[in-house]
Amino acid sequence: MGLGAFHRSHQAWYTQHAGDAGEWGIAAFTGRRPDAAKVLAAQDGLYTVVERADAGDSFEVIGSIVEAVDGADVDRFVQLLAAPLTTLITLTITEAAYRLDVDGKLDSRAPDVAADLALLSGGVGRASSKPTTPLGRLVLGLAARRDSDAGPLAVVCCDNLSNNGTVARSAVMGMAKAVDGGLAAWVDANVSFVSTSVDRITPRTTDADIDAVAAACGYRDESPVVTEPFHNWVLSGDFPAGRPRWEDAGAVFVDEIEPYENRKLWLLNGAHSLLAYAGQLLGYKTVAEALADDSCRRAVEDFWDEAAANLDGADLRIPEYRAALLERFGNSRIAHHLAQIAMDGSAKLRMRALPVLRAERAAGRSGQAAARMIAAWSAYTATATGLQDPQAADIAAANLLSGRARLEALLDLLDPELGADSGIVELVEGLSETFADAGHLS
Ligand SMILES: NC(=O)c1ccc[n+]([C@@H]2O[C@H](COP(=O)([O-])OP(=O)(O)OC[C@H]3O[C@@H](n4cnc5c(N)ncnc54)[C@H](O)[C@@H]3O)[C@@H](O)[C@H]2O)c1
Ligand SMILES: O=P(O)(O)OC[C@@H](O)[C@@H](O)[C@H](O)[C@H](O)CO
Repeated sequence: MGLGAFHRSHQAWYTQHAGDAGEWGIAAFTGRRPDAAKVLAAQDGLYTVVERADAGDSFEVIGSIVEAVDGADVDRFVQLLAAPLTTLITLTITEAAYRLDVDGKLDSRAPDVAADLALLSGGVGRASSKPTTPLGRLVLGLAARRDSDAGPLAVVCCDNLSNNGTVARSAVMGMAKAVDGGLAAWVDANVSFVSTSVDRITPRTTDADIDAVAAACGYRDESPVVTEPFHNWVLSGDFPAGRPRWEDAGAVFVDEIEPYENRKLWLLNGAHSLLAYAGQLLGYKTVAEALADDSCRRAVEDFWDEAAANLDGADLRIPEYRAALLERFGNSRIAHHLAQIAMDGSAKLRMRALPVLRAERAAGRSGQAAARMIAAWSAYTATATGLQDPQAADIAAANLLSGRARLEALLDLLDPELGADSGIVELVEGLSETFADAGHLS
């Protein structure tokens, strides 16, 4: 679920490179619009992965997607989930699509979740309309799998969420319980929720990328995907119905995933969010441009120092990881647009800034570098037009206030405990004023 750029540069790429690739095929469903499925289906699911290194591009046609389907075709999705040959389902549906509340639980008041809950609790499969949320569709599919006795399977969350397998499990169980207790018990006994740390910087494809593939390869691919050479996949959990041999392509299977997840979410994604807000306030458009600015680079390094002080539990090789990130971010041939990274900031900051801020303050330190990320976000929300965020309406309402009240309201949206902590509000306020006054980071 979530036939976007990342699924194609990562899980589909790993599947193509598995030693037993010939035994596997992916049916990939879009989330909200049919476009990506239509374009890919018209070229038999084939597309080009462009690996863009400093030294140049390399091109590879990927054939692991055998069916590209509009996510609104819920009947086909349910039919495939009920088939014993279906063994696992990956999720790349964005952080916001999980519809989590500030406590990380399924937000049953979100209008689309509430509508799906009402629909599904009326009797799974009986309603004429279909669920619209990915979780609603997944629950409908799992009910069909139970009814057809097709056996257990794995749900493999590949979104940038902390404890992503646990989060996916809790959201699916939250919906399944509301539908019927028997289904929740079946999911509990038969569905394995695998946690992952996923990494491969993959910006949105542009028209220029399509032209570049045509020029270099001599064919017109309407749906190539451009990505960096680096790729990483760490997984933890069971695959009761089997899986491709992804380890042949470098995937790593571990018992304890949290240290790897936190390293990636805090160091890579945290720095990305910091650059997205601070960089745009300073007029930059891409990650590489923002990182070349001394003040942004310093803010990133400061944040990394704070994050690193709270990372342990495995051989994480933080200095090497940081050095590699500087090189990856500095790859100016990958135009990774800050505006894309900035989207859905309220959901992302909860995983990228807040854990570091909380850990630093619990250790008796200020958490200034993490607070600077929040200050940059807060300043950005006041300047951005057409902000895309699951809490966009509440953010707009907060921005109608001024001074301390405005900041408290914004912090409240990230976590009510932040808004109520005068020490944190003051810290963030001081940093926000610096951006506003000088248009520059302190
Ligand atoms: N792009 C990357 O570099 C990268 C790297 C690591 C992890 N990821 C993870 O993968 C996710 C997707 O990234 P992408 O680059 O493929 O994005 P994308 O926009 O290309 O694709 C996102 C997919 O999710 C669907 N979707 C989006 N919002 C949805 C919603 N509210 N409900 C249902 N479906 C929805 C879209 O329709 C699309 O199919 C990211 O949000 C992140 O969690 C991305
Ligand atoms: O994809 P998102 O929207 O979760 O976050 C934006 C970037 O931080 C992210 O895509 C990274 O490039 C990626 O996580 C690298 O593996």
